[in-house]
Amino acid sequence: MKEVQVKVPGHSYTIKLGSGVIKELPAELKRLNPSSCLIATNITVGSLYLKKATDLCNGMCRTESVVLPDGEAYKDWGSVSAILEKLASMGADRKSVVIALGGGVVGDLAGFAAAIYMRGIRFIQVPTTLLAMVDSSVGGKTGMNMTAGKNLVGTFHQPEAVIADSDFLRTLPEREIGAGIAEIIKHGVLADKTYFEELERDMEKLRALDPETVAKVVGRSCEIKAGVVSRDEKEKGERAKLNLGHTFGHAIEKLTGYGTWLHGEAVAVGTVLAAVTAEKQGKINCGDVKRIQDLIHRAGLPVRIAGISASKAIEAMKGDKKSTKGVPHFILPVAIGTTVIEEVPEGLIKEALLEEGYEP
Ligand SMILES: NC(=O)c1ccc[n+]([C@@H]2O[C@H](COP(=O)([O-])OP(=O)(O)OC[C@H]3O[C@@H](n4cnc5c(N)ncnc54)[C@H](O)[C@@H]3O)[C@@H](O)[C@H]2O)c1
Ligand SMILES: O=C(O)C(=O)C[C@@H](O)[C@H](O)[C@H](O)COP(=O)(O)O
Ligand SMILES: [Zn+2]
Repeated sequence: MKEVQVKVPGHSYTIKLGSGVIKELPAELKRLNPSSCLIATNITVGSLYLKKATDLCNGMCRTESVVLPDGEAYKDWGSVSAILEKLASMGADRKSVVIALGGGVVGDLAGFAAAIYMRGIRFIQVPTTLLAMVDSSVGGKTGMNMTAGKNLVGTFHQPEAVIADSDFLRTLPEREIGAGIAEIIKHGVLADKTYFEELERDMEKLRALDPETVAKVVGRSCEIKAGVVSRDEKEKGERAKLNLGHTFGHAIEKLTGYGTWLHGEAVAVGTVLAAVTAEKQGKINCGDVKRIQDLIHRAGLPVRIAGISASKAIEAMKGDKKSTKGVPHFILPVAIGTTVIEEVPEGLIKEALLEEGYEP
């Protein structure tokens, strides 16, 4: 088992990673000594792993569950409300603990419900997708989508622990593995050239979920994310770099209907657009842009998608949380391993989109 520490002001927690680490759940509950716990999951993950998780928790405290519908389209108020109603009806109190058992959607929803129930109760992240293990379970961003945009409502609410058992990945569909790899490539591009080179070397092994490669990659991505979050929990500066690829990515998710393109796929396409935009500004050389595109392609991810209009995408990007007075901010790679956060004029974004083959 590997452990990575996340330290934010007034709170510190451990990410436990590796094969079989789900058996750590009772120990974490013993430490937290909850009055009761609620496992929030979805129908897909619940049918695979809810019994196992419930058995592990039941020995420690009264355990109930809430099973949500599956999909990005359900990352909405209806699901948050279902978790809150369940907490209230089971008599959960301020000493109760919510356990998020699932991918990023369940993690964001359960974390958000925990953040607002009785003005905040504790929660544990038990990520079951690659994306959730390397990214969404770490750092305390919780929330839900609105019709107006992705994650427009939410809180920063850090978990008490993250238990990332790689054995869950055995049942994960191939497309979802790719989605997780998109955020992993993002970590290499934004923070660590050597890591990016390792991904270039090991991409096929990662896609095949070679255990040693998975352990190394999940560990390194968690270290990178934990480092950024520990230095800038509330996204006052550096943390925005974790949004590489998301300005356009979130616009794609909104415009195509939540769930049509997976979050990671949209981020992959957004990362390519960010690199191309940086190239147009003379900030990055074309060789590095090609390496980013090639690695994304080798991960089985899209580098651009059809049916997106540049003007609609720009409108959507103006509503991004990083925009000020309607001017989108982009995370631009300036070399592999280094990024800057900048306002990008509308005209330049449009040019980059048109050059990439998007409709006007
Ligand atoms: N909070 C953050 O910091 C953060 C970071 C990145 C992404 N996100 C959010 O995370 C979400 C994407 O998360 P995701 O990619 O995990 O998607 P997801 O939660 O929708 O899970 C993907 C699919 O895999 C299924 N699944 C999950 N675990 C499984 C398993 N072990 N075996 C078989 N099927 C399994 C799910 O039911 C779902 O159908 C987006 O909403 C995104 O905005 C949040
Ligand atoms: O943790 C962060 O910070 C991130 O930006 C990680 C992203 O991968 C993630 O998709 C996050 O939910 C995006 O946050 P948002 O604030 O842009 O909605
Ligand atoms: Zn993301």
